[in-house]
Amino acid sequence: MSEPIIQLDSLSKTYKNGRGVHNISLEVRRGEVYGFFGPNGAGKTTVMKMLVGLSQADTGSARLFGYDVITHFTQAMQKTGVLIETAEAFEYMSGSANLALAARFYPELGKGRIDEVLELVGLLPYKQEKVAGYSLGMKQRLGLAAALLSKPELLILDEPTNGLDIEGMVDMRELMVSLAREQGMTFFISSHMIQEMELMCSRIGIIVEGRLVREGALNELVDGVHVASLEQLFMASVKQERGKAAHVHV
Ligand SMILES: Nc1ncnc2c1ncn2[C@@H]1O[C@H](COP(=O)(O)OP(=O)(O)OP(=O)(O)O)[C@@H](O)[C@H]1O
Repeated sequence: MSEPIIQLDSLSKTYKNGRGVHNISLEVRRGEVYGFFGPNGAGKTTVMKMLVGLSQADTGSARLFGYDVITHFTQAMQKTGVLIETAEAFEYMSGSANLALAARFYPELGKGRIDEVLELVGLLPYKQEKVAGYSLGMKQRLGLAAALLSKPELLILDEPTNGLDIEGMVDMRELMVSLAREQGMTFFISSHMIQEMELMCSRIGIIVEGRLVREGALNELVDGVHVASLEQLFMASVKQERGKAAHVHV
């Protein structure tokens, strides 16, 4: 079996308002496309921020490539590309100039790398245009291009197809699957779109109300509980977890 790239061990965080995530443990191995799936407000972004050291857990740990993201941040993030929430870019600069700015952090990259990533995400024809004129989908692609710049081995993407039209979604999905297959890249992708996850991911974790309620290979998850689809499994998991939460509150 290939080595673990992401290891979350009993990760918990509670915000002041009492919401947050509880006891999240999971592993993602090299070359997997892992779908982190849950409804709005379930806790996906909270987990992803802890995963990349943007926020600190109350208890538990997050390791990337075997390194703790808090105590060994540089090593953990060295081969990791990240796109969390909508990509930020300087609107008054072109797509290409934005990437040139980001590329300053990676002096080892060759001159052609910017065009290479722009080509990968389908933005090469628009590289001289100002980002202010880009659509939301184009900005999302530019964010992915920036995340790919350093030739990462792991990509952590929060809702990467957000704001894309159908064609954009298919393109983005195919790009991610091909990067995983051909370059052995590992992906951790959050989404609340079930069809997306089914088409793209080899393993899935379902998070509801801050708890990881199901986890495993896509086919095992569905077969194991005798449901016809991931959608059915998801709805059953949400009902079950919300039922439990209601029980606790009364
Ligand atoms: N900084 C914060 N302070 C207080 N509560 C927060 C904070 N950030 C998130 N929350 C709450 O924690 C819960 C999880 O939020 P999170 O953004 O992680 O969910 P999500 O699954 O990413 O949702 P979405 O799909 O809508 O982006 C929600 O109830 C949210 O309101």
